[in-house]
Amino acid sequence: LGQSDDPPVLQGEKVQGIGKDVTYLCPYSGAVKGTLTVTNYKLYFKSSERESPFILDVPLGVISKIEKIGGATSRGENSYGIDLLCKDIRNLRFAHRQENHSRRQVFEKIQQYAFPITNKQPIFAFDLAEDYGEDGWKVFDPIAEFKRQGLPNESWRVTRINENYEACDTYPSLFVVPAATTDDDIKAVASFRTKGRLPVLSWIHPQSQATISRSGQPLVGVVNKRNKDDERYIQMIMDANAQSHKLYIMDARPSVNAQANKAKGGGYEREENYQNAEVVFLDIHNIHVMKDSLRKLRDVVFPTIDDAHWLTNIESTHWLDHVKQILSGALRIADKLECNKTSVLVHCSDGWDRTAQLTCLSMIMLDPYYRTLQGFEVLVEKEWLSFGHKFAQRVGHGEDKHSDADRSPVFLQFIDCVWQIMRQFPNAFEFNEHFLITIMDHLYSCLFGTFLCNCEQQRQKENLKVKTVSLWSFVNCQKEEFINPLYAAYIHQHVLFPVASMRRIELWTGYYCRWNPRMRPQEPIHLRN
Ligand SMILES: CCCC(=O)OC[C@@H](COP(=O)(O)O[C@@H]1[C@H](O)[C@H](OP(=O)(O)O)[C@@H](O)[C@H](O)[C@H]1O)OC(=O)CCC
Repeated sequence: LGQSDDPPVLQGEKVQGIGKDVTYLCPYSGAVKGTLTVTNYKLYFKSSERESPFILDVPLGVISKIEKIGGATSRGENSYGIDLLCKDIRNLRFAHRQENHSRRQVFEKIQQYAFPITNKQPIFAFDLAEDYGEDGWKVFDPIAEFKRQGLPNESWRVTRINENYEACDTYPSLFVVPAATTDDDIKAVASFRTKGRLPVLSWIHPQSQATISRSGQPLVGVVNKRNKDDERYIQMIMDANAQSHKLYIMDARPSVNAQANKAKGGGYEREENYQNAEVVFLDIHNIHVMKDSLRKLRDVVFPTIDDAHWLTNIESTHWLDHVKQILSGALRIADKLECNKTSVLVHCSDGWDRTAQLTCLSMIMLDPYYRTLQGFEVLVEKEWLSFGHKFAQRVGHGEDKHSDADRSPVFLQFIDCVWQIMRQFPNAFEFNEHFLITIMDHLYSCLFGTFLCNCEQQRQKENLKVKTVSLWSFVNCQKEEFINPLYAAYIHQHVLFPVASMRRIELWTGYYCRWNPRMRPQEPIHLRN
């Protein structure tokens, strides 16, 4: 009695095509014969010959590129099939027997449902009809989060100027500005910042009232334009923190890039125009450098690992250098607030990639709330989603545009940095590594609405809170899966200062090498269940 090869399906998921007698070419355990089923959400392969079934269960959203292997002329065994390049650091290769033309049918179904946007169809998140008994869309309420931070107060106010996204269409509808500002000030300052992304508050220190603000670059340009409103506004941010008379402007970029951006109308604050402000460059490279670095890392870790050259190969990708650079930038920000009680403005070029990495990591170091499961969900919703990190563009949801230059693993890099801090403080976080990996899997899966679109305004237009399920519904209905058993809240209500030096930065093999069975410490044979 053959067990049914049908995959388990979710509400709203339907089988679209089945390829019998398909061979999965596993790089580790060799060729596996079985059945390949494609639904409108995933591909599901189940071996047919092994006593313990070998199963692959892959959301189609993770596929970045589909390549055909071999053609009518290829004769070799398993030389005719498809190769799936995935966003989660693996390739999946299937072979078909030429004679039964199931390749076309299966191939076309994978093509159709892996790239719904290209095929002018809805992303699966809009068809998912599962009810997890929790509403993850309720986790983040900006007013509640401001209130938790003690805002508004006499120095900071919540402005509604952006209620219809008129002041800045990639910002949230509500944000916090110095109480002394008028709405006209806000409009004037927005006009001097890239894409209207004026400096607004991310976090305020509960004791010192020192703050972290974030923005896009000033539109200085090659003629070194200045803007009195912007200069006064920065002064108001500084004055809002009564006890210090200095503001650090943390420009995430290498100074050469900040300089180069002047050629496109951007640039950075000239200190002679911003009294008491000091500009610091944090030397974090741009999205193109990071994309390249991860591609090199992937070639080193998948499918096989060259043990003899492991450390050299890892070093040559520079991935860990970038992780270190980001962590040390966040550390400098946390240090200014905690040790110098001084306010900081963080920006980069656009203020939605490196800036989000830096504000989040420094807030995780400074505020234990963001180290709780719910606090981390709020942090991602606020600093990444509501402030317009372009998830759809950086990930490329549902689009067959593998080599799009705007795709870049910026959010993965942030999650990697969180993992680095967790490694150094194993009982300071309420959540575990599985939570981080689950977030990454559903960044790509397109099962939930959480990471769709590029900014809050688009998400409102798409009515995601009504039409899709939030990832946090799925997480919060089974919290125990994501809780860190070593969490000791009581002893970690203070600031964390991780060591951001190369000797403490490690490759997150639990994520990058998770497909390679040889990277898993194996139970001795007799203990294996
Ligand atoms: C000669 C014309 C000058 C020119 O093209 O400026 C363009 C810059 C691109 O600016 P960069 O900062 O190098 O790169 C930008 C940042 O990565 C930004 O992210 P973030 O939010 O983290 O800022 C992305 O949103 C932009 O898409 C990307 O272009 O390119 C450089 O500065 C490269 C110089 C080595």
